Amino acid sequence: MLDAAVVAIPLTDHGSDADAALRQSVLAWYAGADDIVELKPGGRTLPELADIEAQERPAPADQGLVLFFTGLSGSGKSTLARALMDRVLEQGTRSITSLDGDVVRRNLSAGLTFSKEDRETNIRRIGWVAAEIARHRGVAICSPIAPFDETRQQVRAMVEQAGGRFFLVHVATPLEECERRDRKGLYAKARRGEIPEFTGISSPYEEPEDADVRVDTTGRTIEAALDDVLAGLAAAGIMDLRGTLPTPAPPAARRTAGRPSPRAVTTPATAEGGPLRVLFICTANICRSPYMELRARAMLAGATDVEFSSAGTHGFRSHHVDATMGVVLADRGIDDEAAESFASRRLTRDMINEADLVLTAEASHRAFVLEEVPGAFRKAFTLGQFAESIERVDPTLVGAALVTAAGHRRAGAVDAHDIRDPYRRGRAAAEASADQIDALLSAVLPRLTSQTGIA
Ligand SMILES: Nc1ncnc2c1ncn2[C@@H]1O[C@H](COP(=O)(O)OS(=O)(=O)O)[C@@H](OP(=O)(O)O)[C@H]1O
Ligand SMILES: Nc1ncnc2c1ncn2[C@@H]1O[C@H](COP(=O)(O)OP(=O)(O)O)[C@@H](O)[C@H]1O
Repeated sequence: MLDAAVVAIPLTDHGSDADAALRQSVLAWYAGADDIVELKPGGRTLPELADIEAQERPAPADQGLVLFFTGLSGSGKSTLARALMDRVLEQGTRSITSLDGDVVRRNLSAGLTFSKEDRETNIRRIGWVAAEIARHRGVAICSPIAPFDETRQQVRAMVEQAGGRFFLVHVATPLEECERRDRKGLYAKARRGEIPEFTGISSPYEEPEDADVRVDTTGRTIEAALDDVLAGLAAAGIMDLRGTLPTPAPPAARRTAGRPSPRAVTTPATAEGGPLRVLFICTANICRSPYMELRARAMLAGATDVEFSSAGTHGFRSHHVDATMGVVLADRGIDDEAAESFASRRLTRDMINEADLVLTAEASHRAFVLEEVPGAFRKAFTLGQFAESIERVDPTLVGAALVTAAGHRRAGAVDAHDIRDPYRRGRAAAEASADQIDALLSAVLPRLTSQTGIA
């Protein structure tokens, strides 16, 4: 038991140099000639202190939170983080920011290498931003490899010092499985010695011993793996997101006027709100998405309640359809005039906001869309994901009501659904992508229009 007339409890540090100086002068004033005994954070056991501290600590629903996924490349960090982000958005009470490894490397950490030193800098930057988000009681979701225990501990300390809760998920998919997936072909290159210091091959990964959840995604669906994370979050008393997704909602209300904020949930129009606006997305808007747009328009020729457009996440303005894809389109009955009048566009936030349904070629395009407009998560699908999701809902639903229902019963956006990019891979690759798109459009388009006898 402490023998003290005054007990000073350190409250949340607000990151200002003035905090420390103020703390010292207040302590010195109260303590006078008495000794000052420092109680380590988390080490307080006195019930009297626990009560006082509990009053100061925000409730879990208000406390800043950093959800940190660590694991090898290809282990499933981004996929699980994205799925969890969808759930948090679905719940609708917290603002959430994604700090994905790849995205951070393209922006905040552009120019850094994969040396130990640069990786540490990268992770500390992520930690600093995440801690700032937590300080303001937001939720940050991070998914870098973060291979070093010491750096992860530093991030934990930064977050806790900012008054936030740090929740560590170890995506413990073994190297053999990550290497088998090798989606980006990086492991093969690393094995050939073309990429130096590759995590798991020629650079270490230190397994965390302090993970709140450990999940191996081998042979499991994304939903099953996500369930482990949700159970961990609930068990830790942080948030209970189990069961937030499969709750079919009634068809959406009319579109509200004005431009929605990026965080608002953007819902599709009702049938009475004009034609359903479908936006197809790929990378450059010259191969897959123009094919989708032009084919869909032709397949639903005569339907007045659906309209189609397309754009590219990294598209240039006003390019023609790729020549090889143009030939495939012509072979499949799209007249030259339609293909020639096509002009590529770069995706904008406004395009996403204005669409009632966003259908992407790949899961990575969907992730890009949601980075731009997080609230679009219920109306943005990969084409394959949408085809699977509509199988889960009432078969009599069409148009906007179908989109709304599918948005509440989304299948996972797995890469297995992706339509591979045929650009510069020759005629056979273009035909293969076109076949895949045609099959999916045939399943999806008849459900988008309420006008019978069209598709
Ligand atoms: N040498 C080397 N080692 C590991 N990974 C490499 C390397 N070079 C490039 N990449 C790609 O970069 C992504 C990992 O970046 P991170 O910022 O998450 O790495 S780290 O936390 O700084 O270690 C990682 O992406 P993910 O697959 O999403 O994890 C790789 O695609
Ligand atoms: N249960 C699962 N959870 C997450 N990803 C899975 C699962 N099963 C298969 N995958 C696949 O594993 C790959 C993981 O890629 P990604 O999420 O980008 O990993 P990371 O971000 O760790 O590099 C994707 O192709 C994904 O579809």
